[in-house]
Amino acid sequence: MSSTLSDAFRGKRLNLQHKLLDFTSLKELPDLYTWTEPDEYPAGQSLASESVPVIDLDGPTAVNVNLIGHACKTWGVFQVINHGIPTALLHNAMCTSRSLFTLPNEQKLKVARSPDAFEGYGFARISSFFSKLMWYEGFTNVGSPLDHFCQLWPQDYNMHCNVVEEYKKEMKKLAERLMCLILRSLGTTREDIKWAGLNGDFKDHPSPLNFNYYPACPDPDRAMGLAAHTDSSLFTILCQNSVSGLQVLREGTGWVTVPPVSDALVVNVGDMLHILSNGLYPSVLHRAVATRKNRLSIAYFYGLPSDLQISPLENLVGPSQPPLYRSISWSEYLRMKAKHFNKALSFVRV
Ligand SMILES: O=C(O)CCC(=O)C(=O)O
Ligand SMILES: [Fe+2]
Repeated sequence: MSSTLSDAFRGKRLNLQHKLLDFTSLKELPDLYTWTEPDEYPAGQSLASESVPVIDLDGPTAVNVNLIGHACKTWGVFQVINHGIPTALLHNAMCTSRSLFTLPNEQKLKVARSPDAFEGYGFARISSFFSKLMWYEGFTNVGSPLDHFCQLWPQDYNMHCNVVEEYKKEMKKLAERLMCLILRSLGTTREDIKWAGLNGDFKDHPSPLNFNYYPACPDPDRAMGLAAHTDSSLFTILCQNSVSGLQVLREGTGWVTVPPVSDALVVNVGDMLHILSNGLYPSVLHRAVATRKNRLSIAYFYGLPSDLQISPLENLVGPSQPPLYRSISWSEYLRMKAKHFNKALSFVRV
């Protein structure tokens, strides 16, 4: 599958030299990292009553179906607590991530993402759409991390592989549980969408993992961690450390911070759920601002079997509500995203 994802991104070359900054030695921002354009959207004054919903997955299912449906419709993002993923595993995954990004540059560059590849270490994958660079380092994994990890940690690769494999296994279980709740909130049953592979019958159900690192920045107001984008997944499950930086765009308010909540995971709606829900659950524009402290996050993109055609759910369309999006496979959509970035959804609109 990683080759299919790479194929989807082929042609969108990062037209940049692969010259990574040693962020730790910098006292001020180099010009290439200075974002001076005024932001298109205001910074929102987030009122207490206006904060991103936190949903307790131990709560009654019927209540959670409503809460999740409402959060997807109105926010495009929510946080979950009591999600069943052991705290120790979240901690270990963060330790692996920290260990990766604090390796010497020459070590990390052994697994540098080549210009047209999907996996590996380097700039933000969305960098090619911007003239400035982000205060960011990332590592993307699809499939087994073994090859890359052997190069990164010739001695300790086994331990880190086990952590990442276990993390992906647990994330998949949580994603399937959330998917069932989301589908119920849309009035659809598991039976209606056998294709979703919720019973594990699809082997090709790729869900890439992004390790994100935002090094402490000397001038965060003029830098950008990760520029505004929507995710191409059905939804994304994000684990963030205790440093705040993630913001979502809320209509009528502006950028609202998604504060780190101890042991909580952030879930945000991606473009494929947007299509599946016929626009009822819009994919949310989000970004990560730069900060004075080191910030880490791990994003699990819950994907779809790459060649499976999906279209708005049958129960959501009818004579009074025609389908707003044509049928499309994830791999085709990823190719469109690689070309049109945040405008890709408008090219799928009928
Ligand atoms: O680091 C974050 O908070 C956001 C990361 C993100 O949006 C992504 O990996 O797609
Ligand atoms: Fe994202």
